[in-house]
Amino acid sequence: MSLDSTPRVLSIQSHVVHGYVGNKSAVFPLQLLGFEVDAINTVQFSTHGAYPHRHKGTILKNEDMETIFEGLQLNGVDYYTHFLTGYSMSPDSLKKITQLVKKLREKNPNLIYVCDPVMGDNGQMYVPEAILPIYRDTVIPLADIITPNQFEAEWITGLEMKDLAGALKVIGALHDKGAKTVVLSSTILGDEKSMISIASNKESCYQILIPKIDATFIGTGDLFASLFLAWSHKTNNNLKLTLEKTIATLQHIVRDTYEKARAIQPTGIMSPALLELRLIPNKTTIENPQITINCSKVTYERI
Ligand SMILES: Nc1ncnc2c1ncn2[C@@H]1O[C@H](COP(=O)(O)OP(=O)(O)O)[C@@H](O)[C@H]1O
Ligand SMILES: Cc1ncc(COP(=O)(O)O)c(CN)c1O
Repeated sequence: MSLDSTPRVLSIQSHVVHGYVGNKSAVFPLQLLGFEVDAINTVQFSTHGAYPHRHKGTILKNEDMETIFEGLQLNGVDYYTHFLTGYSMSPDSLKKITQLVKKLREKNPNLIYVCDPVMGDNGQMYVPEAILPIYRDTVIPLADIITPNQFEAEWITGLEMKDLAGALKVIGALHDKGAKTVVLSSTILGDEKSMISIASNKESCYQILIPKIDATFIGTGDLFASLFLAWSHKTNNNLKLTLEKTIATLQHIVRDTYEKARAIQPTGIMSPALLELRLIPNKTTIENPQITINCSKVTYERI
């Protein structure tokens, strides 16, 4: 049983010493929004993988993940309202996560499992390919909410999306695999200048159009998943408001990050270090995002 009504998240993601991806991107916003967060780090790397000297550091062994969880169980602090998973490096660690979902649900049958199937972006995998079938066949069927980007959603379903109708087919296929709420964190459907984020559950489906900034941000997917989790809870599962608040926060942060980086480097491609998400200076936006773009309802038939 929970001691009080405070939402409690177990977040299993990457940790970077410098910068903001994985737990570094997710924990601070969740805490600001009133969540108790227990974090297990799947890796401890110096930086995220887009730096020139990528992925220097250590990977958590499966037996160590097991020992850490056992410690939580033995001490009776393994009650969570939410489970959030992201960057995982091996099929075995994903299998461990599957077991954890089941254990956490034994403790709290109402647990909400939010799975960000972090695999890659822009046509590039950044975890081993053997992870794909485990997400597809084992993990996603257990999830309440999934937040793949376009590339990940296409990989999981084996379907390409070129337009909204294609995206809706992919969403339908992901629902069919068992995911109750499917959110495409970003898609590019024809128009290279805008991104579309789409959220769908049993009752409704919404899309939101985002002006694309000409830069590559890392950690935005992890931030997206944590905000979507938080606002789902805080709005009592109001899908439209959750997507609007999530995008409002992200847009403010990516724009501010871009503008501050451009002030330092006025032209040319900016380095990953310059484009680290400015989470801390945007604390008040995370706490109270001002909605500037509204969602529109999408009607489609689930076959
Ligand atoms: N270049 C960009 N311009 C504007 N917004 C962006 C950009 N990159 C990311 N975002 C914001 O971050 C959110 C998540 O980004 P996404 O690219 O899907 O994450 P990832 O690929 O890291 O999983 C998008 O919905 C959007 O709001
Ligand atoms: C260590 C690590 N964790 C997480 C991510 C995921 O980042 P994003 O939110 O942009 O998908 C990356 C991206 N390569 C990474 O290198």
